[in-house]
Amino acid sequence: MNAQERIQELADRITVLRDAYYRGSPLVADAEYDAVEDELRSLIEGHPELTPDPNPLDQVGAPAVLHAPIRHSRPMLSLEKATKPEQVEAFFGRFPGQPVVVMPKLDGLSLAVVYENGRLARAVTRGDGTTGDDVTVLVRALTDGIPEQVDAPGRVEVRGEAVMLRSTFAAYNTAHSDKPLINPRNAAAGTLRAKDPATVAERRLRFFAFDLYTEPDSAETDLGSALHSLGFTAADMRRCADPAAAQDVIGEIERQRNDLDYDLDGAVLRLASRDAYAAAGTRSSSPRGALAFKFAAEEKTTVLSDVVWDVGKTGKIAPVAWLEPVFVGGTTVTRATLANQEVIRARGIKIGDTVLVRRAGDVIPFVAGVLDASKRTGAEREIVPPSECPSCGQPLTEQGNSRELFCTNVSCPAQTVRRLIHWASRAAADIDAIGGVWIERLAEAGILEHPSDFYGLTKEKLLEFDRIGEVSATRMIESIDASRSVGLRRALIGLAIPMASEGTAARLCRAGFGSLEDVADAGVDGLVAVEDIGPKVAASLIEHLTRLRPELERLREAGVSLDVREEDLPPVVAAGAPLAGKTVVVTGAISDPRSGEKVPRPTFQRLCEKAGATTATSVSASTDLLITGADVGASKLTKAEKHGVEVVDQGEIWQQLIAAGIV
Ligand SMILES: NC(=O)c1ccc[n+]([C@@H]2O[C@H](COP(=O)([O-])OP(=O)(O)OC[C@H]3O[C@@H](n4cnc5c(N)ncnc54)[C@H](O)[C@@H]3O)[C@@H](O)[C@H]2O)c1
Ligand SMILES: [Zn+2]
Repeated sequence: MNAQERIQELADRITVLRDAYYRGSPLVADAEYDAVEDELRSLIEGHPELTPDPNPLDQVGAPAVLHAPIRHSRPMLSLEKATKPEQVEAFFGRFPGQPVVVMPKLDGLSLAVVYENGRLARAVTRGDGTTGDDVTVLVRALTDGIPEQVDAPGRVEVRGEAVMLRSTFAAYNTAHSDKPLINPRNAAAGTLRAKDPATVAERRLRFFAFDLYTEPDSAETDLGSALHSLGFTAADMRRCADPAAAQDVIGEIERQRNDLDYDLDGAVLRLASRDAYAAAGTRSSSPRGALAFKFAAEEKTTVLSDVVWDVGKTGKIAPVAWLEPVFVGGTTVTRATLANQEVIRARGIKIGDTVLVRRAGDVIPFVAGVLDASKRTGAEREIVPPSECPSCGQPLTEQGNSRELFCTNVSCPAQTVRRLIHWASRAAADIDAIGGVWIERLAEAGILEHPSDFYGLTKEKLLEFDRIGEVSATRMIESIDASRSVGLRRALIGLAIPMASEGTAARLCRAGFGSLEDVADAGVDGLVAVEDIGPKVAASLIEHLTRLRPELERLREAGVSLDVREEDLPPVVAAGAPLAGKTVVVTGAISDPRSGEKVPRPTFQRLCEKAGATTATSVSASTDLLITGADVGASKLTKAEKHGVEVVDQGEIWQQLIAAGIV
């Protein structure tokens, strides 16, 4: 195929993909769509004479099916994209001396909100950039962050992104597991296409402003301050003097990406002054005064090649998707979770389908849904849940609304191995010298069945195995020995009792239980008396600890401590405690000023508690102090400012801790 044909093919493909996407049923993941645009862009660069007419790259959005079309006062454009630091440098180079702000690029849909003489007149979607859809009724009913009135004369147009918060998205999907939304962005767009707000009432959106036009011109030229004084929540904008500073902020936004309550797909650089931005003007489809730096994709499509049912440590049998390898969220993914049979049914997934895989941060990759079921060839296969345990062959039971499958056979081999691996894991006994593969082999050989069996292993026994040598046998035994001091909290985690979380174990220690046997003896009533432990968790604990009684005895006989450890007790508040009565939030990287060594955040929080503080994880009106370490994210600081929370550097707190003899 020659360049001209390829260009035409790509241009046609873009038109088709955009059309489907803006109708709410994308055919491919964004990253794949972007790749098509990139190929076309570089072909046209090499052969400007072959530029197609019309050129889809000069167009914005798609000529949407408009219900109530409204012409924009000025076009709503796309953004020029960048992925390399050189492009950021070039942007600064174009505007010498001009201050630039860097802000998150929110992944929702853009809206123009127009006020006339102080009153909200209408809200309009981007549409094809020239003409959008009037969505005022839906926006009024469903979107937070758009005031009904602003204190400004004449005509005020605020542009920004309407997003569905991740928390709203997750809550919606939990409540509607039969008809889940595929991702927050699609959900936001779909919400504003609804015919009647009442049908989508649980799908609340949130508006973040990033652009402003006023007639007559307002005196405030700084974009962030101007939006703020009108009563809008603006995207978090940070001023950067040079490309290096901008690159730092971009990096910081990317690192924070998974801690935020909204999806973002990049960072936007933009001239801070409204006048300078307006003076810079526009290209065919993007403003010159802004640049979008795109992050790696968190969603891609791939083929679901098989589904394997995996037996977990509590006997839960979960479907695992086997995927054709795909690079997403920074790594190559070959496996993803499909949760349970209800999720499979609700998302209508079959083996052989092209599926959308999502991997955000440390979250286990999951299959969000099928893209374009119309492309099926007929060779796809239904995903059939097993009727018996794939490991032990025993019949399964179904539990709960999502119809999770369980093998209840306590001597199921797969469960046994999973439980042993869990006992040896870092959060529990931390037997780090024996990996999962060896645990499986030792279990197969019949010498490991219960956690207590680890403590009967000897070097001689391990040396009988072909590939275990003197050095590794010694390390394994040492690692087992060290794990004898596991203690109440981590032993309870290691026993993998259904419904008992790591938090449950921590709470039991703080409530004054001295040993695992004490917990077992407390009865359901004794356990529900503990804060945040409900009757179901209590019943599960009692049931399983009663069953495990002989195992607890074996562990004790092997010299394993099941008693509470000092570090898990409620802290003893030192006399003259410097932080007495204060609620503190710790953020950023903490290090001991005396040694310069990094200190894990939980360890530092514990020190603060010993100094009399109560620790919390997020800043709110009830926070007294925000203690900052290195590399602090802007969002926590902004929040602290908003709530009038005092911000102190870790150095000051370390001094107080040292003075009070706490460290
Ligand atoms: N999957 C598909 O088939 C398909 C098809 C077409 C488009 N798409 C996706 O849709 C998007 C295309 O839209 P685009 O070309 O307008 O580019 P874009 O969405 O990447 O960039 C422009 C948009 O960024 C948004 N934005 C968010 N935060 C902003 C901020 N702080 N300042 C300014 N703008 C901000 C605005 O809504 C603006 O319209 C891409 O992500 C593309 O992958 C996907
Ligand atoms: Zn089984």
